Amino acid sequence: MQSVDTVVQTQGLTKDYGPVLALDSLDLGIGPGITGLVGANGAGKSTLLKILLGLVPATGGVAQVLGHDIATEGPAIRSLVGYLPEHDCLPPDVSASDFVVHLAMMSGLPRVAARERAAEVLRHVGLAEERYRPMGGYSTGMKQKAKLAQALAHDPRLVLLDEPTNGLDPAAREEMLGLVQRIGRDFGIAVIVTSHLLGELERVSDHVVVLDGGRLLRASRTDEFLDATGVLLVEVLGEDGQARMAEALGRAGVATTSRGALLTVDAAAGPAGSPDVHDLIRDTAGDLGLGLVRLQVDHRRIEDVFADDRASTEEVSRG
Ligand SMILES: Nc1ncnc2c1ncn2[C@@H]1O[C@H](COP(=O)(O)OP(=O)(O)OP(=O)(O)O)[C@@H](O)[C@H]1O
Repeated sequence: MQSVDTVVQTQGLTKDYGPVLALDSLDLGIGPGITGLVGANGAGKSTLLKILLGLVPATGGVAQVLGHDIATEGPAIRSLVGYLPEHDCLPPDVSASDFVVHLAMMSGLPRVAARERAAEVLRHVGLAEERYRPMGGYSTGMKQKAKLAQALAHDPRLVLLDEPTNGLDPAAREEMLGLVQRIGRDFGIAVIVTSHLLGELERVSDHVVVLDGGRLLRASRTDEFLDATGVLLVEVLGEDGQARMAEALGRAGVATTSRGALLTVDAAAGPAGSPDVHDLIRDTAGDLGLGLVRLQVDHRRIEDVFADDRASTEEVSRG
């Protein structure tokens, strides 16, 4: 029995396109909030979203979206879910306003309500000024915003955003990530957002799901992902500070490595019975007369976790 808080649940979900196994027996549970679905190109992200929407049939396994079965309740799912497809799909001669009004009406809103709703969502995404211009003349950033607006037109409970930052310059990328954050945090809509840039979503997502070759590599809260390092970063000020600190810690049985201006220390380091490594670092800096300007937990990036998990999976499959 799935919890009422479960937005997406899959069991053994499998998809092959002939010889290509795009999803390989995926067991996944996604809850409310913003979930980043990350993985390299070809990992199976778009395929998963399309299967959840009922646009592509699975070849094995089962899945539910907001409690509805993907195999038999596609229309109910699509009435509750908004979708931003990855590729360019906007009619060039149509304005964003007409496009979003049309889709809102197709979702069942009467014309007047559809117009109001379109104006509202286009304002939310920052397309108020340009909404009467044909979309063929839009920049990539504006097109992505128009795609986002149509995904929100029917007031969905869940939106699936497939690579919304693809092709955007850094400023437009930041703006889009800000919009994703607002949809999830301010409007309370569950969001599943994909990216092939592994680190891109760590700032805006509450949870991260990593796919690799159609398999689930890892799923966890973003902070657990990033706090898993067990490494402390130490920075000291003073003449030869880094070298003297490394030497003194070494004498106390704590190995360090140098990373630019920083020393990294294993948080669990030190001989048995020695004081807490935090205290040891603080006291050592004090004894040496060095200013301790940084003593903090190193936050790994999703890329690093991905590389580690991938290596251990390969090890298991080799072994
Ligand atoms: N219609 C299709 N026919 C055949 N193979 C396909 C089809 N769609 C996807 N694939 C293959 O399935 C695998 C997963 O593709 P998918 O597009 O789901 O990955 P992705 O993680 O979304 O990657 P990308 O970011 O490049 O879109 C890839 O090997 C891809 O080539």
